[in-house]
Amino acid sequence: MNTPPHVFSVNKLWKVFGPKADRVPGDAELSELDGAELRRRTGCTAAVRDVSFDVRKGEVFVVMGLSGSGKSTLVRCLTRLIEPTSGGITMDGEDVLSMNTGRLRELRRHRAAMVFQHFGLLPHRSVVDNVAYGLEIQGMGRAQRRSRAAEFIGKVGLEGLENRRPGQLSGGQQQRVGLARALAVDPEVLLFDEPFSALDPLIRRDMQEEVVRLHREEGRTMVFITHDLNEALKLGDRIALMRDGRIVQLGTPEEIVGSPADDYVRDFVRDVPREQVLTVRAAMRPADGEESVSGPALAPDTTVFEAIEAVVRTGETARVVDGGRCLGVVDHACLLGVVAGIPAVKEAA
Ligand SMILES: Nc1ncnc2c1ncn2[C@@H]1O[C@H](COP(=O)(O)OP(=O)(O)OP(=O)(O)O)[C@@H](O)[C@H]1O
Repeated sequence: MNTPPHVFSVNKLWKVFGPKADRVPGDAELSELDGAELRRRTGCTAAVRDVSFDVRKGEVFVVMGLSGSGKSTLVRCLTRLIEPTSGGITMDGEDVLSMNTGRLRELRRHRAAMVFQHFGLLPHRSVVDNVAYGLEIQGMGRAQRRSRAAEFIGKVGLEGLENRRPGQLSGGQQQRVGLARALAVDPEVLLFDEPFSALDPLIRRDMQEEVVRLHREEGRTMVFITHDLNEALKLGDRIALMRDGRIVQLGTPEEIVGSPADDYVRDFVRDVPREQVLTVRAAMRPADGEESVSGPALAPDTTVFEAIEAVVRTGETARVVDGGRCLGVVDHACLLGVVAGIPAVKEAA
């Protein structure tokens, strides 16, 4: 399978706050200091340290980490809401750091729209005018932008509330307005900065499902910041896990939970129900003789949780089948091994 093209490419990016920040990235000694020592020696904070990654077209790319790990700074650097200290950023191959003010404005208005935690709605405007706001600043006429806004209000499930003011809406509804406003400008990428962290758990779950649905329907590229591991695992095609300004691991939810890069990541994912994240591809063992021709067939991306059901129901070893080929099998022992955190035998095809 070909890797889809990159929307953003980030190369050795640094953002240092503080006096004479520029000298930190290039200085072999200063750039190696930990946060506290760097602050003591220079008064500077390195919010993003030597970070490189690509965001692929059509994926949900999650930036996850604890408070202060550098998530917001990193994502704000993508559209230069924060100016990076050093490194490179391209969007669709175009150098973001050399864009002039006009080009940058266009980038933020048309190509990469941001959805903020605190919604950023205009309190004196109705829902429809809030949703149309991005189109207004693009210069679209009133009738056209209102009809387009109505379309997106429908898309996020707010029909009937068009004429309310934001103050007359619940937090979840306000967040939907923010989402509709970002979608209405039809950006290539949506950037979400912890958009749901102020919402109560049930509404939060609704909104997460909304994002999954919109992503499934539209295939739009999304960059999503969160400090919530479950949210990251639910939404992310790939997750960049940040710690002290660095990316400590970048991978699929399955890679992060199944093969943590270090003790920090292992500790981070310790309480994740592994059977709901890991797939039979990670659990299978090589088929033994007749096993490859009988028993229930499962696709390689079936979760272990689902496979347990199939194996218990039929009482048979299940086959992992892709395009008619048996890649391996999973039995009680393999599946329980995942739940218990014991690695599978790796020789399966
Ligand atoms: N304008 C600033 N001046 C100085 N330091 C800053 C500035 N903005 C952020 N920082 C520092 O940079 C580091 C990373 O901050 P950032 O807001 O990017 O983290 P975060 O992971 O998004 O945190 P949170 O989840 O709490 O929003 C923190 O140590 C923070 O104190």
